[in-house]
Amino acid sequence: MAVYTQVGAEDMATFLDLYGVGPLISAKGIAEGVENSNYLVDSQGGRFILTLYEKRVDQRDLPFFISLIDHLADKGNPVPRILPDLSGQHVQTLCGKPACLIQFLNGISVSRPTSRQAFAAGQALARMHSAAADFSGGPPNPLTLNGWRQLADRLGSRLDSISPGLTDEVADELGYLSANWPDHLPQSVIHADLFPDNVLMTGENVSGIIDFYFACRDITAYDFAVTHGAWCFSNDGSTYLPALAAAMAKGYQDVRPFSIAEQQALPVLARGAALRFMLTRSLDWLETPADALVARKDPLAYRRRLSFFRTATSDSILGR
Ligand SMILES: Nc1ncnc2c1ncn2[C@@H]1O[C@H](COP(=O)(O)OP(=O)(O)OP(=O)(O)O)[C@@H](O)[C@H]1O
Ligand SMILES: N[C@@H](CCO)C(=O)O
Repeated sequence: MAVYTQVGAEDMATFLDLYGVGPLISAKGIAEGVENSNYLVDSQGGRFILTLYEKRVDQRDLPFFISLIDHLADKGNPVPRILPDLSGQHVQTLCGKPACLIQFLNGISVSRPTSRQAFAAGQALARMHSAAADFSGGPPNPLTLNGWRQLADRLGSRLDSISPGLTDEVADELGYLSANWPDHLPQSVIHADLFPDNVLMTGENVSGIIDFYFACRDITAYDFAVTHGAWCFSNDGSTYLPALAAAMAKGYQDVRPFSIAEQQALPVLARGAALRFMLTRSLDWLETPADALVARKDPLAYRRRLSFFRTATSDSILGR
C-alpha cells in the first residue's frame, strides 16, 4: 500500500487548477509502490498520476529527474514526463509534501515475464542508455562500493539474525568487489532499479519505464546487471532462467552491443548488483517497523542470486 498522505478532494481540485486540467472527476490511491504516495487522477483534462514525495526522494534531486525524463522522452523513450503547471513550475507543495503531476502511461507490470517481454525490456534499457549518452550531469551512484560498505557497517552483525553467516559473507563479498570492481568501463546516467514492477507493458511491448528515483551516474553495463538480476530468476532467487537472460541480452545488444571489456565484467557487475539489493533489503528487513504498511522484500532472494553469480561466467549471464 502506498498512500501515506490522504489528499482531500478540495486540495486535489485546487492542485489541478494550477495545471489548467480541472475539474477533477475522480482520484484513487494506488496500492503498488513503497516510497511515495501515488494517486490515479481523472479530470476533464485527462488522466494523470499525482505523486507526493514522502521521505526517500530528496526534493533537491527533482530537477535532475525532471530534466533526465524530458531528455529521454524527447528522444522517443516511453517515460512519463513530470508536467509543468501553467506558470512553468514542476513541483508544488500539497498537504505539506512536494508533489508533481505526471503523465499517465498505459500498461501493466508483469510479475512473471516471458522471454519476449525480457527481450523488450532489454531493448528498452539499451535505448534508454543510447539516449542518455549525451545527457551530462547526474549525481554519482550513492549505492556503489562506498555506499555498500556504509550499509554493511550500519547492519553489522545484525545480518546474522537474518541468516547465520551473513555478516561474514557480506564482508568477504565486499573484499572481493573492492579488489575487482572495474574502473575503466563507460559510464552514463542509469536507471539503477529497472525491476519488472518499474516497467509497464502492453502485451509484449514496453509502454512505460517508471520510477527514476534511483537514477544516477554509474557504469552503464551495471544497469544491465541490475535489470538482469531482477528479471532472470524466479522471484525467490533459487532458479536462474537462462532463456530470459538470453532474450534480455539479445534485446539489449541489438541496440547497444557490449564491448569485450563490458562483457568480461558482467560477472563482477552482477555480484555487485546482487549485493546492493541484498543490503538494502536487509536494512529494510531489520529497520522497517513491524506495523508499517509496506511489505518487506526478502533479502535472501538476493543472497541466492549472489551465490549463483559467484560461479557464473559472462556466457552464462548472457544465457549462452
Ligand atoms: N506514469 C505512470 N503511468 C501509469 N501508471 C503509473 C505511473 N507511475 C506509476 N504508476 C503506477 O503506480 C504504481 C506505483 O508507482 P511507483 O512504482 O513509482 O511507486 P513508488 O512508491 O513511487 O516507488 P517504489 O516502487 O520505488 O516504491 C506503479 O506500479 C504503477 O502501477
Ligand atoms: N527494487 C528494489 C526496491 C527499490 O530499490 C527491490 O526489489 O529490492
